[in-house]
Amino acid sequence: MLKIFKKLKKFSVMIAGVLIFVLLQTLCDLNIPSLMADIVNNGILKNNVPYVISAGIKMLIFTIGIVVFSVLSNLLSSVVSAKFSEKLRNEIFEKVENFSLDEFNKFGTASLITRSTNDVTQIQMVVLVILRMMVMAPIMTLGGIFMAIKTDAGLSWVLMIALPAIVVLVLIVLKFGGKLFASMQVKLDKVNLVMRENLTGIRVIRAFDRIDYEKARFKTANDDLTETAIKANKIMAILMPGILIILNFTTIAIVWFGAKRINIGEMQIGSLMAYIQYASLILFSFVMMSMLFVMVPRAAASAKRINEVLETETTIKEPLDLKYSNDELKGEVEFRNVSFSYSGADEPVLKNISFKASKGEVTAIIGGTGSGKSTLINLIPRFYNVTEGEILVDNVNIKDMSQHYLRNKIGIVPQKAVLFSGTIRDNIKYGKEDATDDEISNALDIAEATEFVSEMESGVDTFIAQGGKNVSGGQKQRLSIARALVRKPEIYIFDDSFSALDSKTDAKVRKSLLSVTKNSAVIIVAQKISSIINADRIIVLDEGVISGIGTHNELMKNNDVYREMASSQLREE
Ligand SMILES: Nc1ncnc2c1ncn2[C@@H]1O[C@H](COP(=O)(O)OP(=O)(O)OP(=O)(O)O)[C@@H](O)[C@H]1O
Repeated sequence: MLKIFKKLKKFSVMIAGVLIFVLLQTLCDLNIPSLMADIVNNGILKNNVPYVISAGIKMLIFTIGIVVFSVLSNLLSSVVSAKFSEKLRNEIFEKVENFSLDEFNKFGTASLITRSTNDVTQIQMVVLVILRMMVMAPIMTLGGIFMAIKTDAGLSWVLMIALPAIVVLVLIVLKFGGKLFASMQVKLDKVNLVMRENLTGIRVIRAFDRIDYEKARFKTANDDLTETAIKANKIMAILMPGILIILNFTTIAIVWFGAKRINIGEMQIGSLMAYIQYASLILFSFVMMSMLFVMVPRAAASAKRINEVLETETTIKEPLDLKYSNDELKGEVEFRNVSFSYSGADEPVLKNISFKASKGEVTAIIGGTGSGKSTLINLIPRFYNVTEGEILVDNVNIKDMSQHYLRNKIGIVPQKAVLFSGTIRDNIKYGKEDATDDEISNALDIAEATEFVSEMESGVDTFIAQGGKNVSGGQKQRLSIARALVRKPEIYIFDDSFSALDSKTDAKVRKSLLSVTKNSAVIIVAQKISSIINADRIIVLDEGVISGIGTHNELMKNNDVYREMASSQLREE
């Protein structure tokens, strides 16, 4: 948690302001009981009205001080804690943006969301409480003890019994409650995970009539969190009544023994009243501290989880010595003896892959499911680092290029079309921020999307719902093709991107694509041989190994895997 708190340095001026205001408020607080004792002892008991009025005015000034300083300290501490949590959220977001897919897989989406929301809130709350209590509680305790002894040293033994009793109570609560509060964060992660899966998979859940099963799964996770929260709060529930009992017994003892001292003339009535107030101040500052002790373990767990994200070294690093490609060579991808394993996996998914995809050529990658096609093309934009070998784009190793420079060269159409909430225009502009209307309509034309877009209510300004829910699968795919086209990249990557199109549209899109991709390298992942039959080069992947490279005719002659695929697919068709 200290590591996280170091980030508070930026707010040191405001923090100093909070501490000063809290200090002033506490000093005002500590003066009220002695002023009251003074009014009773020297004003009321002696029938001295002018004294009551002058001491009363002093008391009023201190009270106004309490109000003003507490408003200022609360305001400033709220600003500091809110700004601090904003800073943390920003840092997490920036870090996560730079994560490679490996790091995403390591944390999981649900956990990353909990970490950047709820965990940050825990830290925000603890910072707020610490800022207010850090100065107030110790000064109130020490100042209270000092003033109480000053008021009447003879009753100090009552406090000497009450204080250790409170400390023991707080320690017991901490011992049993601390761990429970910390474990609540992990359980909250689980609830978020189930909730997220349910929200994204709601159609499948309904189609397979798994609502009851999912309800039970959510109930288990939710009950687990609730039970822990109840257990933790049950323990917390002992704290308040426990402290009140100790406080009440302390008051009884002060009144009982104080009365005796008043009887023998060793104490005055006003002092007894002040003593009771000081005892309350001291005990309540202990309550404040104990609240803090309960919050700290949970916040410490959150801080650890946030630090895990912030301290994760991303495996995709920017090179120190950036290299750029030669202008004449734009549009070439070369794999040299590339092997790749997912982190934690025993077996490599790709083994010793070598091929070249050149400008103006279509390179198709074909193979059975799970043969490593998507993995292979995910390596080109450097979503993952290769385990062995190297990938060259325009004759430069992609590890030596900046990610921005590399990815600007690539227009990728993923297997699962992803659209963002916003208009169709916004979504196409994702490919090129400053795309003109002409460029957008041209891209839509080539992707065979113009017709359905113009039939929509507001054309290119039609709003796409979150996740592209208000367009069909084929429409989504065409929009995501248009988004890649508008970039006019050097390298096009189509990962099974025509699967949701009917064969007529598929053929039309492919034909129009030829006109715009002639100065680029085109890499197409496909399942169907019929769709890549005319490719300049077909790479046959078989369990992560290249089993053959050639044109359709060449492979039909000399590659068994390809021939087998072709004969079964073409027979079916
Ligand atoms: N993130 C991941 N972590 C670990 N293993 C993975 C991951 N993604 C894919 N794999 C494994 O890598 C292998 C190749 O997967 P890949 O998605 O590249 O195949 P594919 O040929 O594109 O399949 P499909 O045609 O079904 O999309 C599979 O065995 C898969 O289980």
